[in-house]
Amino acid sequence: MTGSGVWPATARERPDGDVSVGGVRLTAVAQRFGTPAHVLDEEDVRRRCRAFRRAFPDGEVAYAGKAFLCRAMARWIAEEGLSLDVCSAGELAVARAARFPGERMLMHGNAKTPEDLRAALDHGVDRIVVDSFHEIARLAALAPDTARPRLLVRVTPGVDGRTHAAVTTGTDGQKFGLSLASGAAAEAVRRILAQRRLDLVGLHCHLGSQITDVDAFERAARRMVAFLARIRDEHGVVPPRLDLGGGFGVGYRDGEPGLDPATLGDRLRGAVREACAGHRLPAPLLTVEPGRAIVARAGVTVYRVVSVKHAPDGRLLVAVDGGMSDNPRPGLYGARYEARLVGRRCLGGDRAAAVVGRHCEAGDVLVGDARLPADVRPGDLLAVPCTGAYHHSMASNYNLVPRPPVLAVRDGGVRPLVRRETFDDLLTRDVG
Ligand SMILES: Cc1ncc(COP(=O)(O)O)c(C=O)c1O
Ligand SMILES: N[C@@H](CCCC[NH3+])C(=O)O
Repeated sequence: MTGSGVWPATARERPDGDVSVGGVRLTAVAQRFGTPAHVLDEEDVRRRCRAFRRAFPDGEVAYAGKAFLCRAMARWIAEEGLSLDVCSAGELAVARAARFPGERMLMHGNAKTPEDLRAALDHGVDRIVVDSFHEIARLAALAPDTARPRLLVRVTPGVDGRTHAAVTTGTDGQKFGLSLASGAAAEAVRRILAQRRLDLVGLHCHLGSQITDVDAFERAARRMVAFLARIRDEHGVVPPRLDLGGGFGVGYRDGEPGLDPATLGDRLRGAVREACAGHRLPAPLLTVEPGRAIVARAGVTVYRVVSVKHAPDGRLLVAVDGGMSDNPRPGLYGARYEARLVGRRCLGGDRAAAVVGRHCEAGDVLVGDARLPADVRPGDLLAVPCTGAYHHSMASNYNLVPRPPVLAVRDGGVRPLVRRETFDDLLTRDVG
């Protein structure tokens, strides 16, 4: 397990079949906090922050809070010297509650509401990434007399990152960004430069999520630099910032490819440097926005087995006490995971098994092709690794199941970051 790509950095297998993370046994977590539970390895998060900072030594690394955000996470990010990308007034409220510095924040969103924009302006968010002509007009109207909002234009560069269609955002015809090919991005630049109340500080692009093809990021970088050169030629100004977004893929199962931050940093910085030299442009201040690559592998979800059935094809159907409400990714993207027994040794051989959830849908399958001990039984604990990103942040209350807690582990201690929801939580919002 140590050194395996999908478990947190501090995960260790114990001789008795238990697994510890951050020096804390998962059986002890389950006993004290119940199941399902999301366990987050603080050390793993911090190490990945540092790896990204080393990979972009003269650039900015902005953690994408949509992957997972709570006050503690915002504090870790701040302490590690990263910036923060928020995409709603809600994420901004959490960042503010953690006293995350406004000058290291940027706001995204294809449909930021006036409330989102006002919150960003009121709270000194350093940059807003503009995603439509309407937003430019709205910001010009909202801008205070005292400070010009600093804007990036989100450009759709026409580069396909070859990932799942639902998270592909670098090509024309999807909802994000302003197209380079159609001239919409150039028109957005013109409109912002024509507004004395607004300050164009750079360009942004984001190809999508869970991308493992570095060439695609390099192609996008070259197109963005060429666009900076066109802006210079047309307007005589060079916006100083270039934000190449996030989307850096991770392996969810042992042996699957993921992007190494050092290689990514070398190649992206090299592509930008060469393209700038070719266009005789000064090097821009580079930003990248990793979300998943920072927090995915820090997370492990612990479930308890509720029942076991035998399918006609010989597979075990192992039902657990969570499911698509704490992990919607298999249903949404066909995402595939590993699962393992924790807390006792496997006595006989293993069997093909599907780990299925508790929800009222046949498609609620967490791991369709697991291998589990032939004697797996109710009461056993299963752990699913690589669940730190887009799990708790995308969790729902389907079937009115309360959302699980997020528990930070470090140096042998465990600390709740987000408590488990209760039936009272569900009932207090039901005001009819
Ligand atoms: C603008 C923007 N930046 C960064 C991210 C983070 O993506 P990931 O978690 O794949 O790194 C996203 C989500 O895809 C995004 O929309
Ligand atoms: N929710 C997606 C990623 C979306 C990225 C947000 N822009 C996933 O789990 O893969």
